[in-house]
Amino acid sequence: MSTSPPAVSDTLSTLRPLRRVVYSLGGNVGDVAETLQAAVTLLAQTGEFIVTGVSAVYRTAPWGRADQPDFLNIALLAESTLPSAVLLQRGLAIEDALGRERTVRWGPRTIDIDLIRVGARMRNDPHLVLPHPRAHERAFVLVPWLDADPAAELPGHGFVADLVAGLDTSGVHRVADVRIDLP
Ligand SMILES: Nc1ncnc2c1ncn2[C@@H]1O[C@H](COP(=O)(O)OP(=O)(O)OP(=O)(O)O)[C@@H](O)[C@H]1O
Ligand SMILES: Nc1nc2c(c(=O)[nH]1)N=C(CO)CN2
Repeated sequence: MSTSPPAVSDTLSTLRPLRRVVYSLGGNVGDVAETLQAAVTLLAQTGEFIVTGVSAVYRTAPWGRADQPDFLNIALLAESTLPSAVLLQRGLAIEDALGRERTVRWGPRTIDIDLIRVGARMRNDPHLVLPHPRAHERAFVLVPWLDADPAAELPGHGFVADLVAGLDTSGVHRVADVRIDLP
């Protein structure tokens, strides 16, 4: 009779699933294309984090507070084993490194890095809500994401293509002459 080897529980317990991660990045102060490129480069230097795609750059009308310049927005796709809290912290740290000031809610900013989804993770903590609670109503998030992944799904809300079809996308325009490169 053969016996199977005992489970190596101390090894298995450290295994974490590889999950699909989506960030939305945007800004409307300073040289935004340069700042977006720097943010993508820094995100791509994160350990246990593999960037799998980046969208085209979109010029987008300001959402939530109209009296400010247009934004540039992109979506970044990755696969990662990192916990969602670490992924949030990484985005916040990169915002700080790139000179983000936290003053007016939905106001002008050099860079904003929102964590949109981490696999199918649902989370509702004071400092982290997943999926991002306003992503489903933001064309400036969904249109770039759809560009990078035509089959994208927002957990709890369905296909991004269907969400985009129900939104006003008239303020969202692809920028032909600006591109963000993956390092
Ligand atoms: N999914 C998430 N992605 C990013 N930040 C989040 C998320 N869920 C909760 N937060 C919290 O929101 C806080 C404020 O974020 P931020 O200043 O970027 O808000 P905002 O960009 O002005 O507004 P919005 O959250 O509507 O995009 C962060 O410090 C973070 O703790
Ligand atoms: N078009 C656009 N509007 C915004 C954006 C953004 O990135 N793009 N970010 C905001 C802060 O959450 C508020 N409004």
